[in-house]
Amino acid sequence: MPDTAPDSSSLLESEDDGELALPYWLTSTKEAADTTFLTMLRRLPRLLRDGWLLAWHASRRTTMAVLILQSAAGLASALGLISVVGVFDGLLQAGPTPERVRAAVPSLVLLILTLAARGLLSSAATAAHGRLTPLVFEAAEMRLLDLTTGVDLATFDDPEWRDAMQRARDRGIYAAQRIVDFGIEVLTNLIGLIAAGGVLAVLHPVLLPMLVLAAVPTGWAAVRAARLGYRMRLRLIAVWRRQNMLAELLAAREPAGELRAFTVRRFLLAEVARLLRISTVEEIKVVTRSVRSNLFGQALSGLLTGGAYLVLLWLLWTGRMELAAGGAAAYAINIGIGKLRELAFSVNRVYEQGLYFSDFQGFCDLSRQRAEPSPERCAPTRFSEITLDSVTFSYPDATRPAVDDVSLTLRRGEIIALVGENGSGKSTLAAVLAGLYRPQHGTVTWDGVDVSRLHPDSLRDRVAVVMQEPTRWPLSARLNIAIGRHDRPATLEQVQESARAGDAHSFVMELPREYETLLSRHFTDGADLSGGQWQRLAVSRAFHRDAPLLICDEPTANLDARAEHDVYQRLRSLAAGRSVVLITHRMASVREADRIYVLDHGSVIEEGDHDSLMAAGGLYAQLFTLQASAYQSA
Ligand SMILES: Nc1ncnc2c1ncn2[C@@H]1O[C@H](COP(=O)(O)OP(=O)(O)OP(=O)(O)O)[C@@H](O)[C@H]1O
Repeated sequence: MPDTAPDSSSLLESEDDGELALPYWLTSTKEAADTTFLTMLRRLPRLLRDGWLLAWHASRRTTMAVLILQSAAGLASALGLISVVGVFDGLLQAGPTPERVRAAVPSLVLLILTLAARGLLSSAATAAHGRLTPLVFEAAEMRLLDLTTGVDLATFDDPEWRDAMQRARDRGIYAAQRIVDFGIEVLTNLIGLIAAGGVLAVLHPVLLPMLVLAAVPTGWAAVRAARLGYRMRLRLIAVWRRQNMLAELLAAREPAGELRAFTVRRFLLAEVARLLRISTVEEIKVVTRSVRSNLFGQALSGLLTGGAYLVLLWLLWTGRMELAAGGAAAYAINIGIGKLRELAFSVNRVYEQGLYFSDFQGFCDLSRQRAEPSPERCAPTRFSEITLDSVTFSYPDATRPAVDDVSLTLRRGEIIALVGENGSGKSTLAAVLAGLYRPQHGTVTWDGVDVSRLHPDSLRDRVAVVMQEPTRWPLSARLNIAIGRHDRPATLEQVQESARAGDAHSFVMELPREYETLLSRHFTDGADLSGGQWQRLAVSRAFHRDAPLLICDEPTANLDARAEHDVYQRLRSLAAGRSVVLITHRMASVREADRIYVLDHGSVIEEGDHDSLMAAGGLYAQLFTLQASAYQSA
């Protein structure tokens, strides 16, 4: 049957209402987009300062070089302008022509020298600027990644923070880099403008306000265009995210099979096309409005520039200004208007990038607030007992706790099992035990010490986790295991030993380059593994970590029966002297656990060993009997 192309509206468009409306958490950003021209001017010094601080942090030497060279180049142009005035002055004074030319020569020589100096300084400044730009990008990217990985795990479940991260990543880093670039432009144009303005003010004070007036409409139009663009991006961010996610899924290897099996290709293509259309229509609308305001601004600026020249003519006509000064003033007006316009554009660019840069800064501030506390004290190398006392943990925005008032104890060398139906809170409880989530109520103690008083890294150093969906690192098979203890160099023999423990050795040896095979199809020579093989690799990684607490969150979900049996045999031998927390839906695997905790809606509803729980005839006995009878009847 061919792919059918049903109207995607049937399933997906129900979410459309208000697709372009701003979500509530974007209101602060909306405020930024609503700022007026004056507010923008007020914000400018802070934006420039923060941009320069980032550059300073990236490289002091290069920042200093850019600042000094740009200022010197700007001063050279200012000197050039003043020397042009001198040339006019000389040429237009009364007297015979040779006299006048002679009078103009010193200023002409100065003009040539300043032009040469400006050329040299500008080239040097461009070179320094070229060095600074990638350095700022590097510093901004590293700052973002450092803060992103430094927040506590629960923050990743907070949609507000995730969206802030997306905005910071999407344009914030780029904006951080650009704000420095445009800051340099502002500096250069400002120096040029001060020179032109200074000359004009000396020639006749009335010319200066005329000059400023002429540039205002262009500046206004540029700011308006920036605001329109920013607000559009703000409105479209949710649409873009959905479109990107779908586009990535359509182009990725993993869902390619399911995409075809369910013949959803055309259905999803229609949804991507619908989202693209929304953003295209919006973008065209905004471009039209921006062009209209630009046209208006340019026309008005043109009129006001004409007005400035008329004032100049009037000054000459009424004898309020000498002819020589008039020539110089006309030249200075021309230069000044150009500089003012460029300044308006560069200020506007700073403002425009400033809007995105504030996303970057906002995310950095937010992440600093959410950074994990890091007390000095280290966790004990080998603990005797971990205790959870009335622990409650809720995910951000969740209406009910995922772990609700749970108390349990885990001693060294014990295997405890967490069982329960989907969503009962097993993985969350295991993550609390591993110190990955900090409970809102109750305490987790290691040998009587509250974990909130221990350095989180030292705690995690004592824990090895096999996640439900282990990370498929795009590294070699060897590194995929050795990364479990990346801080301790491991020989190939040691890695192989861990691989044998996790039952991964035999299939790794069958890979094209054995342990050196890159495990990612995205690279040439890369290989991919099956779900079960990845899981065995994850078990090997956990064995390699060699930690006193091993948490296995459904380590055998993708394993075949023989591999599962082998892994549990090894787990038991490994448990000697270590503690194991086992989460599984395969009831047969938990029979031999020292204690079994049965969870329901985040609470422990039963606890004990297999025999006592079976005798109690509760949920555990029901689940166990159900599975056992399924096997018997199979
Ligand atoms: N990252 C998250 N953000 C918000 N809620 C979450 C998150 N992870 C889990 N939950 C919710 O917390 C509850 C407990 O989930 P948890 O994954 O701990 O259950 P589980 O018993 O391990 O489930 P399963 O057997 O399906 O793996 C569920 O209601 C789930 O929807």
